[in-house]
Amino acid sequence: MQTIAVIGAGQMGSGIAQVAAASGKAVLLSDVSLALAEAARAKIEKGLMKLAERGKIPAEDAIATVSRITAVGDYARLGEADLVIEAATEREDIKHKIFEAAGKHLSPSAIMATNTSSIPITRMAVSSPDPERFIGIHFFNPVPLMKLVEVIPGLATSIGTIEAVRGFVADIGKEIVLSQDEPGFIVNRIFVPFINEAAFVLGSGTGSILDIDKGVKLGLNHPMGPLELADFIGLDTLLEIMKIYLASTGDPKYRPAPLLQKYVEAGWLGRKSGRGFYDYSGEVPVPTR
Ligand SMILES: NC(=O)c1ccc[n+]([C@@H]2O[C@H](COP(=O)([O-])OP(=O)(O)OC[C@H]3O[C@@H](n4cnc5c(N)ncnc54)[C@H](O)[C@@H]3O)[C@@H](O)[C@H]2O)c1
Repeated sequence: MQTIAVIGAGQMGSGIAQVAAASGKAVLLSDVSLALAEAARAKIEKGLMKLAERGKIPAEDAIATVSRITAVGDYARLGEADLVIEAATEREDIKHKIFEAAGKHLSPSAIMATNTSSIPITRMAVSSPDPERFIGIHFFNPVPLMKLVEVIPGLATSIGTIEAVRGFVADIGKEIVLSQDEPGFIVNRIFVPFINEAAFVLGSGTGSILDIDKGVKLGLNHPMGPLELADFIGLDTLLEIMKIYLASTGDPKYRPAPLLQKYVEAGWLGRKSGRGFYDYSGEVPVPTR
């Protein structure tokens, strides 16, 4: 695969574009407008030049990487791509429209992929021109630093598509895990209920916020505690994900922790709102319980 198109140039799409270009792929980067795609390309360039200034990467590599990224304003050149990765806003209606519009330009041998975190791959494949050539490629944030990519075939995805995507992931220096098309795939399915359980442990008074985070960091060798991590992700996002698991499986083990619900009802959403399990208004985060 030599040419990759990335649709949606936010934090994930920009990261995917950067990593693909750094590995020598030509990248077509698009968003809702050419201006947004160009702004994303400029941001990637700024980030890479900063890394070069700090001596983390050679300046010529930074320049070469950026030169391989082309911002585009529509899907006219999409036929050049061997792989199209959709990384637009996590809304199913937006994604279906993208697959329908971009699908009209897809080359007959190209693969169409989505970076969705939570929408079933099989359900989105029906809007693509060929569900056999449709697949989930789930990157982790921040894309340039995180080694893992989850690959999720839908019901109709062909073996050839899976193998081609394996080749692409190896080319860009990432590691694969293969997941079936089930809610949360592998990593978030384990990780989000883990954080939810930490909120249950807090709600039952078993331990304080500081002791829960310290316990997991030192007892399980995690770099961050579950409650500080929850504040990074956003408590509203975590609550929504738990609700999706509960609704799609019907299994009560996925019920959201009452304390997580209460924090969200209070508008205490984590770092983005200034307060979650910790209060971020001072110099150092202070536990709220
Ligand atoms: N943030 C994460 O940690 C993470 C991790 C893995 C996967 N994802 C998934 O990646 C996708 C993107 O997430 P993000 O965090 O980069 O979001 P983001 O908000 O940073 O970026 C989304 C981008 O999509 C663009 N967009 C919206 N509608 C569009 C359209 N019709 N056509 C083209 N572009 C459009 C927006 O303008 C924006 O630039 C989502 O599906 C998300 O679930 C996110």
